[in-house]
Amino acid sequence: MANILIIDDDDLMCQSLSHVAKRWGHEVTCTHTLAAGQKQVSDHDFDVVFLDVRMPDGNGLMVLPLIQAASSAPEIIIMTGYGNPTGAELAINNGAWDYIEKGSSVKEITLSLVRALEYRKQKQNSNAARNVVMLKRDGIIGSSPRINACLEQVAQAAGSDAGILITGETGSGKELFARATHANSRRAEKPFVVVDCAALPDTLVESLLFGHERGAFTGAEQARPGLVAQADGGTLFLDEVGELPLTMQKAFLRVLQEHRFRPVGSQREVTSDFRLIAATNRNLDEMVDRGSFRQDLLYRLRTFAIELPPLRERREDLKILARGCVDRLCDRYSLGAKGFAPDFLRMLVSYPWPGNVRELFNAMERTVAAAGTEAILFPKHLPTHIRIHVTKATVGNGQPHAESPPRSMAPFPKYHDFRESIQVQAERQYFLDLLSLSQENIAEACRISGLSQSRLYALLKKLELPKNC
Ligand SMILES: Nc1ncnc2c1ncn2[C@@H]1O[C@H](COP(=O)(O)OP(=O)(O)OP(=O)(O)O)[C@@H](O)[C@H]1O
Repeated sequence: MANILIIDDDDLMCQSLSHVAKRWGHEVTCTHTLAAGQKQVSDHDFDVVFLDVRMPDGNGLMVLPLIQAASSAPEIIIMTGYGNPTGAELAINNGAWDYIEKGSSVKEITLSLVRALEYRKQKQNSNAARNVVMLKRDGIIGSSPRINACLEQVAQAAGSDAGILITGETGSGKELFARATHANSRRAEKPFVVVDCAALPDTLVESLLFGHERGAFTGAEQARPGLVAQADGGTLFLDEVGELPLTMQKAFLRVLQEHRFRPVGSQREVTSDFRLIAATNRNLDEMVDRGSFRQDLLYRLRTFAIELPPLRERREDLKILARGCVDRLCDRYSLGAKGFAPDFLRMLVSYPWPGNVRELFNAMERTVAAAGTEAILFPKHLPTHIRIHVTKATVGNGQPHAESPPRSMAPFPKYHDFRESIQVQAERQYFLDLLSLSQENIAEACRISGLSQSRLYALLKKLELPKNC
């Protein structure tokens, strides 16, 4: 039995597809908007998704990479009443399993579904597991289902030259995953060139990227190759791609399509055979809606999408990440090995880590320094702001501990319930602090937290915090 999701605003279509799939013994869920479909995919595992193209809240092809990036990485069958060859090509290029028109017979639809499920089974049994095992991890630590799904995507992406867009909050490992993709690709021996789009000075952006001829502008005393040329044969990593100015976005689109460009002040064009990986912590779809990012460029960048989960959504990796970092530091400073007290680990798990792995590593550096030669790490060794944050969250909005029943009288909670309640408390405290720090200015809160506005609103709603609390 497989789990099938149908994303289609046409109720009749949903019913008839459901009927076909249920006859084969599959579980079926239907949603009538792209937003609801995306939510289903992020909350539940699906084997196959039937995706309509023209939906009330947008074009289904735009969310295809996001659905593929879900941890269950479902096979996607595009359904449309308006078949056209370009749409079909785009869908297949983006990894859709099949593209079928709505008028197709039940037999055709069933055949596509059966084949997609057979392919998925084979893939799960062989490739995926083998690829992840064989992958050079290049320093990536973690074995949670979410990280394993991302590693599987790295393994798949490394075998092709398709453009990749890696999204995730600050410090979640976007550059690390980009380097791992390069290291596992046929380009591994060639350069990995990083372009930090947020740090490109407006006046020099073109010459830095495309190079310049001698005398092209004041101060250009020698001809210089740009970063795009330096990436020839290797990988060009566009970090913070959402910061690329609109004029450069247009120029870049052409370079991506043709792999040719003209250095500043030059008469002739130069070619560069690079593979592009881009990363951002911004919501590029929202930027497209606002007109600050080109939709055609986004299509190109997102042939393959990898969405890295924030650390607080994969807390099972915390111990191994902290362990790896502490061992490395003890080794570097010739300190003896250090153990973790149970309270220490509990505190790590209770903190929301808005700066993700980077913040965790910085905190471990300060912790090891504070512990010196002591053999066991206790909460007192952690940075003060982390201890204050967790302690405040644990006592719950300033309520004194005395209100809770004595420990021996309270029923001991199930581990899952305990973990969830601590997580919700910690998250609530994080957002209360965030709103107070940003003086309830949502744009500022988004900037500090690295969250998009829609995600921030969704989280405030989930935690039952008013937007103007
Ligand atoms: N899964 C992981 N295993 C080991 N180290 C990790 C992992 N994820 C992140 N790191 C480490 O955390 C730090 C930040 O990672 P990285 O620079 O890749 O994040 P980023 O998402 O690109 O951040 P930013 O958006 O701020 O540029 C680095 O030191 C990196 O090595």
